[in-house]
Amino acid sequence: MTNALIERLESIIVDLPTIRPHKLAMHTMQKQTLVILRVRCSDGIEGIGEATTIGGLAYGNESPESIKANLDAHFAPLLIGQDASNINAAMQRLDKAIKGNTFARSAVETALLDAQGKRLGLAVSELLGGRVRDSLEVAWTLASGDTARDIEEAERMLDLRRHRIFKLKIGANPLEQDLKHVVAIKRALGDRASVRVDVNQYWDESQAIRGCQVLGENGIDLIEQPISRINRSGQVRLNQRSPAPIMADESIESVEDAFSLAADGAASIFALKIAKNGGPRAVLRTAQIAEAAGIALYGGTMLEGAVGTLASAHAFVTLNKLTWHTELFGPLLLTEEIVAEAPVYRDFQLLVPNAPGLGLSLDEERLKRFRRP
Ligand SMILES: O=C(O)C[C@H]1C=CC(=O)O1
Ligand SMILES: [Mn+2]
Repeated sequence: MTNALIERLESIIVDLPTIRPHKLAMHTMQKQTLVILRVRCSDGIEGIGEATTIGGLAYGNESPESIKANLDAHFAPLLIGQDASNINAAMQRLDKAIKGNTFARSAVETALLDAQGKRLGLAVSELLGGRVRDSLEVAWTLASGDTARDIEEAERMLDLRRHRIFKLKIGANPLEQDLKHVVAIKRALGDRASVRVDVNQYWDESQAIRGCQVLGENGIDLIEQPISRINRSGQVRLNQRSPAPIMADESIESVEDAFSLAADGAASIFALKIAKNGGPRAVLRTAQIAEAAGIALYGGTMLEGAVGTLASAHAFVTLNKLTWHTELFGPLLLTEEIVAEAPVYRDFQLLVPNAPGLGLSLDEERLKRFRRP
């Protein structure tokens, strides 16, 4: 058999409307911007990947525009002509020449896995060693910015049997106002839902001491990234002190970060994100570090569209335990899709396709309509 070679990479920026503004502490999303990567191979197979962040450079070190520029100028020349079937060799070649850039790296790893899956007739989850479940429970983020509206939205999600785990985005408002907002939502939903918060690093340690105490006493199940990723000793102290478990999100920008957080005892839960680790295989290395350290797992998102969401899902269905479930709802925040098969959500779960590769294909018409020229 002659090996399939990587022939061409095409990165495409796509702007998609959202169902409503999505308010995070650092940015209010009025739309979502995806970077879609197409990797053409000499056997005619195309792999698809996605690198998506939130709010330009408001969230992470890579923006859609920088991801595209770096894929085009630095990743593509290293990959063209390489064996498309040897994902280890291709990714190690990138490791040698490129530092960081985990979002762009994740798009490449995803596209190579998708292509290889299509080539071998196997789902990406099978290439990753085999799935142990076919679906994943999915949380929803309440982030309209208004307490009554958030409660209505949660009630609707419960009625539809779409979500029964809710993550509230806080941190931008004064502490007492945010605490009131969260406690009101938890009171309204009671035991019908798990309520969690994501502070996106917006508290200092003094605020976090009070915030974690009040939220823990009021039935909030999990507190995500309460303080800055830079304040490691503060994270360790909070992790020991908070009555509700602390989850690391922004603190993890690489597999190595995950190891050092685990070694320091800085969180009892890790948010797994393919974009922050460098792909579906890379995120499983972070999961293994967590498992070895007794740290619980949560399947996180950068609010990717269908491609990135299913790439994450294929990795997460291979895990032994996903104690805190997932937040793979990105496609549900978008009013438009660029894939032919929209991901299926049913009975609080995302169903993970078992078709070759990621299990989806691009809708060329829609891609044409929403891509930047
Ligand atoms: O977790 C984040 O910080 C980013 C993201 C994930 C869900 C959501 O609403 O925002
Ligand atoms: Mn987060």
